[in-house]
Amino acid sequence: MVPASDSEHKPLLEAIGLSHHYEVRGSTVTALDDVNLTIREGDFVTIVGPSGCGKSTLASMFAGLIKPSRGQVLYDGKPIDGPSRERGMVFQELAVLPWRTVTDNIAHGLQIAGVPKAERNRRVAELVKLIGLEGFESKYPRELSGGMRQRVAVARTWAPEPPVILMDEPFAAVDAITRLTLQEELIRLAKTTQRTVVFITHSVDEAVFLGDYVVAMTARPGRVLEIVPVNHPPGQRTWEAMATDTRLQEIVSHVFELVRGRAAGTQAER
Ligand SMILES: Nc1ncnc2c1ncn2[C@@H]1O[C@H](COP(=O)(O)OP(=O)(O)OP(=O)(O)O)[C@@H](O)[C@H]1O
Repeated sequence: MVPASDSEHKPLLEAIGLSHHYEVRGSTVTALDDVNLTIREGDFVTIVGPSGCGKSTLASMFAGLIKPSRGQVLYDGKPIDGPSRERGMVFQELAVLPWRTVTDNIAHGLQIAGVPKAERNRRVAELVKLIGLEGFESKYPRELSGGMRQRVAVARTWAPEPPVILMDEPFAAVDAITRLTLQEELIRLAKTTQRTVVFITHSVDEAVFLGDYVVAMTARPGRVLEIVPVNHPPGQRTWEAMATDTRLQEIVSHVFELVRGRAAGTQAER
């Protein structure tokens, strides 16, 4: 099995010999083929690969939304057999309730979980501050920019404090400048709250900027090609560092070559 990190922390998510096939109008599409991966508690792991390599399929399996055709997917050593509050998911498409204010959107999962009002208010206020939405608490999603709405979606998933947060290209639809701000906020949020984050992206820059470890995948059928440690302190992750730090730039080039090289080879074989 390939561990994403070499830390002492316990494995939280594990994919063991994971394969997945979709049946489409009588033909079989192999999305994932023999994926082995261990994600440890507290890691921020980014998964990058060419379009269609099965990244969303893998995230959906960790979320318990799809069952593997072959192999196993474990949470805390036990097979995942469906969605759970232990694993929250943020999707690319906006997941906010238009008829609820910012505060009520963030509090929604807490209400469902029966968290008492005082505790709910405390957690919502803390998150509003962490994601920079102070002053917008009583606004409705239609009164917010796209970036703000996506912040609300992130905070909604974060609020019930799931140990694992799965994020499937959550910033793909926002403009480049807003994306930078959201990425910086996400790093802060993840480290402040000490969550385990699995972040899917097809952007190599984003994967290296955010991840403690970058999982590079081959083109479809997706396999783990290499796990690249970034080893850059979260407090020093800024876009200035990305632009000037030669070691980070070398990592970006390496991951880019991995993803592109394999992608080109596999495309040619098809
Ligand atoms: N529900 C489905 N039915 C049939 N085929 C599917 C289904 N979902 C995904 N696929 C196929 O499985 C492969 C992997 O899809 P998946 O969405 O997991 O990849 P991805 O790496 O997340 O892609 P992208 O980066 O473009 O979002 C693709 O070829 C896709 O067309």
